[in-house]
Amino acid sequence: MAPHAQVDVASANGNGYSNGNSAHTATPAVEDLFVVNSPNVEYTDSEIRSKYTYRTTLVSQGADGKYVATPKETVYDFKVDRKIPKLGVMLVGWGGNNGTTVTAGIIANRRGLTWETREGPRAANYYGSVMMGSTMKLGTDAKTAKDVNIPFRDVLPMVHPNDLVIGGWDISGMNLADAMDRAAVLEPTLKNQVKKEMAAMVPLPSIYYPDFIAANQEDRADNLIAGSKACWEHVEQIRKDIRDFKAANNLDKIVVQWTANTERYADIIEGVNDTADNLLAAIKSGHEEVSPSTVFAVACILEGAPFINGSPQNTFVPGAIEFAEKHNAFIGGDDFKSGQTKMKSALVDFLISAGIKLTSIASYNHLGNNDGKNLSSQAQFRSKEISKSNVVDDMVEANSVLYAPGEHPDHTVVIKYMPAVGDNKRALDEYYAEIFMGGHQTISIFNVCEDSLLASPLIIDLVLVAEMMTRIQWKAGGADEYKSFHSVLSILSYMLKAPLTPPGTPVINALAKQRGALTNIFRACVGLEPESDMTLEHKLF
Ligand SMILES: NC(=O)c1ccc[n+]([C@@H]2O[C@H](COP(=O)([O-])OP(=O)(O)OC[C@H]3O[C@@H](n4cnc5c(N)ncnc54)[C@H](O)[C@@H]3O)[C@@H](O)[C@H]2O)c1
Ligand SMILES: O=P([O-])([O-])O[C@@H]1[C@@H](O)[C@H](O)[C@@H](O)[C@H](O)[C@@H]1O
Repeated sequence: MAPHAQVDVASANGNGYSNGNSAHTATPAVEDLFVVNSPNVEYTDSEIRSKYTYRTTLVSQGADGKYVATPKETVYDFKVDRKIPKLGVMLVGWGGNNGTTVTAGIIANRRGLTWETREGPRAANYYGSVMMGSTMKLGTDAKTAKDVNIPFRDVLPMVHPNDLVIGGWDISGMNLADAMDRAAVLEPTLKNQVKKEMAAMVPLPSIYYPDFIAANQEDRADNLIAGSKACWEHVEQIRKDIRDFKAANNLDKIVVQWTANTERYADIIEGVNDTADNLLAAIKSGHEEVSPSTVFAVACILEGAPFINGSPQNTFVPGAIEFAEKHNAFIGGDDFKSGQTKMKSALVDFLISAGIKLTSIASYNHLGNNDGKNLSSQAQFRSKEISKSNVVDDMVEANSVLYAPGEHPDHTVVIKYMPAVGDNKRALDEYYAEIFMGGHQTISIFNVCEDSLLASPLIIDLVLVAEMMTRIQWKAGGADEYKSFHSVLSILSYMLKAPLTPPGTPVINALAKQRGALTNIFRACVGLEPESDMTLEHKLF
């Protein structure tokens, strides 16, 4: 892989600007690694165009109750813009544990840093990122029939995280070097190497509506835009911040992510946030039920910057989703799926699809970071409890052999704030299941999830995939015009606990299905069939 341009992570004078002293080298074009040899795929200098036959099975039920399964084929035309943009990412909550950690991590990778630890030297990496740390099967070797696997990020022309220009907002005005110390996530031997760059980064002032986050966060709030409830001036200020950051860094695009504190849920109120028009009116009238994260969402939609919610609150009230649809703007969420829940979504899928009747899940965790401090407040915990609890629903409902309609395992989620453990969250889980002939299986797991080191690669993946989706268009049925995917980017669900999906569409939490969707949509964009594990070539000979 060709080395990447050293694009300085934004060194800020309060506005996240980079010193812009590096040229931007595009990632090697995708055909440098592979080219698809098919009459259905065309490469031009600017685009990859593919014709893809999507095969599904439609099921109907006859009067006799018997299912009738009818194969269905839909031919799609996909178009991928191959120009890799100079991409900025603006984090809301930039001065937090995740914000400082992901920023330091990108600097360390860009500079190829190594640092000493008690266990010996460590080198910068992107472990935990699906795009940067995992592979997908391209196909099988024509001669040996062995699988050929390629880095996930090479299937489409994606931005490289080393090239990201980072900025953002925080209600705390602490520079990122001091905030990195406050976060207590990274080794001093690493921090010392990035401290100078990060000391020059100061988050932009942000909006702060005290009622939406825990009162114990008030002592951080010293970097504020005036006003303690929603107003249109806040929308316009955030829009200006985005435009200024884009211009100052000569960016082609920006993606915005919420990695600020978990907010309480906003009440869904008819006439306030139930429609796009009502939401805009509510902001203009200063309605107290409009949260800071929803104000950021509206500003990003108006600026055409994809907005992703890494926290569990219901940022995307119905009015916000409708507003995004009206503007063909991308939104995604909710709540990074970093440790305990990611493991749960895989383990539950394994147990239930193995025909084992899971009857009880007890998920306890304690952590000592500021996120945990905020979550020690009931209203904010409730937001997280919802996102951590719903993750098994689809898998349970899909198995009518084990579960009667409406039947589901007992499931409890507990989060306790224990300052001593800092960011090194402890997740203790017990899975209890019925097995053959009245037996039981008990799985007990103790899982130390270093929260920010697990969440930071997800922040990167969410940025890379959201940006990639802005360069993919489709048409079908002989339509003349190409169009973008639906505004709600459900393709991001692998990275999120409570996947936001287009209204009326199903929520999939099974981790393998989520990864399969991401993999196979990207494969379809270069005319490749979905990954199949049938390996008939190894069975039929
Ligand atoms: N593994 C993980 O770390 C993980 C996983 C899933 C979700 N999350 C969510 O990600 C978010 C960030 O996690 P963290 O550990 O970095 O938390 P953190 O408390 O360290 O950082 C949050 C930052 O947001 C800032 N902030 C609060 N309100 C703001 C506003 N209105 N505008 C701008 N900044 C604001 C705070 O000052 C703080 O610096 C939390 O909501 C958390 O629940 C984290
Ligand atoms: O992603 P995950 O490890 O299941 O969930 C985590 C919770 O267990 C933790 O209490 C919270 O602080 C993090 O924000 C994150 O949401």
